[in-house]
Amino acid sequence: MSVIINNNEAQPARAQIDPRSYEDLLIIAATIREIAGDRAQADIGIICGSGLGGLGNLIPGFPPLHVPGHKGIMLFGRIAGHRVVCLQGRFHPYEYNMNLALCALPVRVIHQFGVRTLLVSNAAGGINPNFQYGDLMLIKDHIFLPGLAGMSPLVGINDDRFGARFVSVHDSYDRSFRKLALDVATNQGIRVFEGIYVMCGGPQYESPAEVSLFKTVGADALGMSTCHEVTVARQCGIKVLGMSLITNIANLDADNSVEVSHEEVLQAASENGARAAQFVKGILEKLPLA
Ligand SMILES: O=P(O)(O)O[C@@H]1C[C@H](O)[C@@H](CO)O1
Ligand SMILES: Nc1nc2[nH]cnc2c(=O)[nH]1
Repeated sequence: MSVIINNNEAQPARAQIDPRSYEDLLIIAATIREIAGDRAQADIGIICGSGLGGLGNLIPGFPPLHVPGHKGIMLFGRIAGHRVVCLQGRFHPYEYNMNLALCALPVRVIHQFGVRTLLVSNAAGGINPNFQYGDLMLIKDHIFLPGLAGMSPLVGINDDRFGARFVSVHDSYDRSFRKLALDVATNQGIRVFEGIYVMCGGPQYESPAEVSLFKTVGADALGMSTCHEVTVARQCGIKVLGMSLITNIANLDADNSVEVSHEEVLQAASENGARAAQFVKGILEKLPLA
């Protein structure tokens, strides 16, 4: 039996949560267990990017989602035999005064339920000239701009129960998962690339000069999420597969009038979300059971 926890109905007192407190983490996990009971267990976590909440529809027994960009729901269930928890929506740092520890807290919560593998997705603007609208990019590595600027979720006094003080992120996006995912893409005949994801602070989109800067340093896609979650996942010892859906092509030329909007991003995600979901399903079918 699957279970849904709707954060929009039972609002926790968010302002009172200290995301750096291990005790608060245990309280949050216990609160979810009160609702979900024994079903609050999972080996694999899935974080759905903007408009990609339909990934949660892979869990049998749920009505289909009709609202692209739908946020605030945690689903426990099974996909391809795996025990899965799916977060339909995420906290973006630009919504929470760049409190990255708070925004990454769901990763620590799902780790409490047993998650040791994370599939994280996002909507992103393509920089790589080979990318087309609707392409999927497996994240090979990232440039975590807020983290580099001192806004890492790991900043502050570390409670060792969260993991190491100094975390190595040399292999954040697991190589064997990427290889498996590329094989699935070949079998499904879909366009999937590997590339470098840049997390910007947002919420404004990037100027053409900023896009050019990131292109120069070898970035392939731009977004406003994911890196803080992956950093925390690595601190917990969770293995990660990351993917971006290219929802727009970032503009490099200020004389070229190309406007980006979140509506366009959601539209692109809804047009291409089913393929992304099939891809994720294919990956889960190939991943060995825990
Ligand atoms: O949650 P993701 O990273 O998919 O959301 C992207 C980045 C911004 O929050 C938003 C911009 O349209 O979409
Ligand atoms: N930062 C950023 N985030 C996005 N999310 C979807 N498209 C974009 C984009 O072009 N830039």
